[in-house]
Amino acid sequence: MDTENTQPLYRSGVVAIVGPPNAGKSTLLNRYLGQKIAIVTPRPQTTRNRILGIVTGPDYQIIMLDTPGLHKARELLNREMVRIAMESLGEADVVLFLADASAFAGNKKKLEKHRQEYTGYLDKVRTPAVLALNKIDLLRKEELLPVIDWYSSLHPFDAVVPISALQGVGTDTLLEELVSRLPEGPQYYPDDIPTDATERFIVAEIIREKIFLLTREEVPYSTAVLIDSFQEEKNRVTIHATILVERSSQKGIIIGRKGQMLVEIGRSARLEIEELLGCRVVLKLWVKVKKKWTRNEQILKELGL
Ligand SMILES: Nc1nc2c(ncn2[C@@H]2O[C@H](COP(=O)(O)OP(=O)(O)OP(=O)(O)O)[C@@H](O)[C@H]2O)c(=O)[nH]1
Repeated sequence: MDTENTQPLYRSGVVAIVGPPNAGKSTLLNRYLGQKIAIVTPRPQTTRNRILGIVTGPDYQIIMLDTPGLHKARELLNREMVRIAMESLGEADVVLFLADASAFAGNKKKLEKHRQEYTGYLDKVRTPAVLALNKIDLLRKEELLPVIDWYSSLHPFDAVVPISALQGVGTDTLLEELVSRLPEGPQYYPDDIPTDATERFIVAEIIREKIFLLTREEVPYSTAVLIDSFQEEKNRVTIHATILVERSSQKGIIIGRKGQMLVEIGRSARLEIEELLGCRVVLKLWVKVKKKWTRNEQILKELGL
């Protein structure tokens, strides 16, 4: 008997998630991974590096790239973020363009302002592209249709799927649409590896997320976290990390009155790191002023940018 035809087709490849800042790219990736790998905050441009998540199913493996939001970039750091996002386009088998359907719904004028910006990079896409319109939990049905129409006019998308990454609505359909456009290929990674990011990287990201959540305005954007040491002992991991800021006033904010802010950043980060690593964690944080680090190539390199 010919067994070859009875074997289900195994599909695998790279899906690059691109789109404007704050669309919910990291939330979607975490949902598919079933755990938090990419940090999520209510503020735009939190994701700086490219984060790779591996979603494995019975007959597919998607290597998902969560990229920094595409935006107009001025500083070297921001230019690097956009470059990373654009590079991902070139490596992708399928591009997933994710947009926030609730942003500017009912305001076509505001949407139009972004047309050139979006078509600028969508025109470079040579692979199948799927459009996902996120945050539909914030919209009424009648508000959604004009948004679908507007985004569909930007590019000949192969599929359009409204979703709520937060609530898990439409995300299974989206996954099916993505998988069906992947080429036939092998399983690249074992079943139980959700990411190629190191524990050190995720730990630094968790600390950065807490800074984003606890401080205001430009402070988190001027912050980077460097892991100085990561020492595993019997039932405990001791981590020393430095928080870089650009100005001494920012250092004051991160430390806070009587050190309260730094204690809170450390406490909330430690709890989450303990969950990630599954053991007790001692977290020691330092704050250091490094003027203009966002323009310093060496530091950006150290941060993997
Ligand atoms: N209501 C609602 N909020 C969502 C949904 N998906 C994401 N969010 C929220 O939107 C905000 C941004 O989500 P992220 O996942 O950090 O967005 P991102 O696209 O990775 O952001 P960047 O770091 O700027 O690239 C967070 O506050 C999320 O909780 C959704 O489906 N519904």
